[in-house]
Amino acid sequence: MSNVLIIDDDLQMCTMLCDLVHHVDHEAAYAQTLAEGLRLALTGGFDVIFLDVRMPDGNGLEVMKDILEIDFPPEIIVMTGMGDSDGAERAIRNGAWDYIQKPLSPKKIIQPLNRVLQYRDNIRSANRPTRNLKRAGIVGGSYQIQECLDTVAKASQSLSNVLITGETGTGKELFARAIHANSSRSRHRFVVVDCAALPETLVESALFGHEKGSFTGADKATEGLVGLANGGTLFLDEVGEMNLNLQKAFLRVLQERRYRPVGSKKEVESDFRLVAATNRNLSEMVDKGGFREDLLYRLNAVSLTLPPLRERLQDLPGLVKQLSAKVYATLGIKPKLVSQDFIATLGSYHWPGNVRELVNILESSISDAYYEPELFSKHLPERIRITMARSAVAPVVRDTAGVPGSVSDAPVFEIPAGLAPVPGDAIEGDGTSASSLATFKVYREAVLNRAEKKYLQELMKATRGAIKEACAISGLGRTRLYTLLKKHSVDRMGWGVKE
Ligand SMILES: Nc1ncnc2c1ncn2[C@@H]1O[C@H](COP(=O)(O)OP(=O)(O)OP(=O)(O)O)[C@@H](O)[C@H]1O
Repeated sequence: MSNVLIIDDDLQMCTMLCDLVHHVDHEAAYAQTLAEGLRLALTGGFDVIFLDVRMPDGNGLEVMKDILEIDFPPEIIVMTGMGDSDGAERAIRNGAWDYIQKPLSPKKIIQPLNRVLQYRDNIRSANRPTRNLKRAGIVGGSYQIQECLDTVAKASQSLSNVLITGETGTGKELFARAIHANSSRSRHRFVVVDCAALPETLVESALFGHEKGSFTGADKATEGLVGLANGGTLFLDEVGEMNLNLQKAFLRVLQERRYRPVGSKKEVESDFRLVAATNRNLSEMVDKGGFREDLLYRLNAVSLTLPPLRERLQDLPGLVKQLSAKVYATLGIKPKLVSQDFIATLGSYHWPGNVRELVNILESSISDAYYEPELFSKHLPERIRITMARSAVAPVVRDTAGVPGSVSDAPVFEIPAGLAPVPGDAIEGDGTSASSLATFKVYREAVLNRAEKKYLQELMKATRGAIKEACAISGLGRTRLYTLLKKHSVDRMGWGVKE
């Protein structure tokens, strides 16, 4: 899906073009002044701009230079008046992709639009670092996961240390394995060090190995995890749990790639690539003296932040499909159908345990439906069904910090009860006279409009106008969000904070 911006002072023209663009499954936004059009264009994210030359606040061609200066700029299709051959020539000279003459017809718009989008797709796929990436079991087509995969692709090509952060169960180990699998070290070992589980007394020996007889019970020499990772990747899981002594020892190993096994006189070398992961905020730990700043600096050459599942619910159906296939294979049973209400219920949950929790829930639901052909929400664990039942009667609000944790944080999958039309609404009627009822279509549209507006107001309030955060929370594309804000006259800047 691509994003199209229309800059034209004629409202009818704008809505006609928006409809056409939506009709061919792309997103569209419009601006009726040059100033507003330029502002939107400079926020980035547009693939194509239809630009009218004659605007109330200036000549469209004058803003082209500014637009074409942004990173990976959109292509501009200039709309000129009938017979304005000078304007057409200037448009091309100024770097326009094409020009079209008014009056416009759907064909005049769709043809160049398709061509320009095809051209941009070609450029994108030629540059996309992920085009040959092994996903190593990572499921998800959301833009958040795509961005993470881009980082995996770049990190795999380099030798830099990588720090992966994210809530528990977001797939930190899975992504670390993907970096290894796509790197030139993939034929060597991927060695996991769980820093939270290292036995305190034997930490050094576990990591660096020991010589025979170096302590009671050391009846033979061992290599240690750092040595085992030679040529491969060392994955330091839960790195925030390392105590300060170990942090100091590790910093030295990282700097020199050399260490001394316990009881040995000689230092040995290990050529490993380091990937570390944590669900803790290491910068905060540095401030409080719990983590070494110099170590954090070393670990964090490339950083990869994994999104929580609640922020990419569009990945749920794919995750359910792939993760349950594994469960069917393990149990040796036939795959089951998945009902809409099963997915909708999962979508209304806030997922504190992320994908790991989803795996557990699927295992439990599939066992519960063992002899039945289809998964319904009644097969879900009770706590999930209770959350769903509560959210059906409580209005959906997010607290201003956007912190999840209660029923009221559930993402909107259905129109919550609090947003339904109130008694006395013209469209609702008094419930006694059939003739006072609106048509279903009118009723539905009114309810949806109100729900959309309420949602956008809450969203802008919770994010204090930060569009990037609002997109992440709502799952809406930037253009779609702008279009909706405009449609419902919800003022993002009313909250006074810019991106
Ligand atoms: N995007 C994904 N696609 C498929 N499976 C996933 C994805 N993310 C996580 N998983 C699965 O979820 C489970 C937890 O993943 P993983 O152990 O990598 O998470 P983690 O972030 O390292 O968790 P923790 O912080 O608790 O150690 C695993 O079974 C993993 O395969």
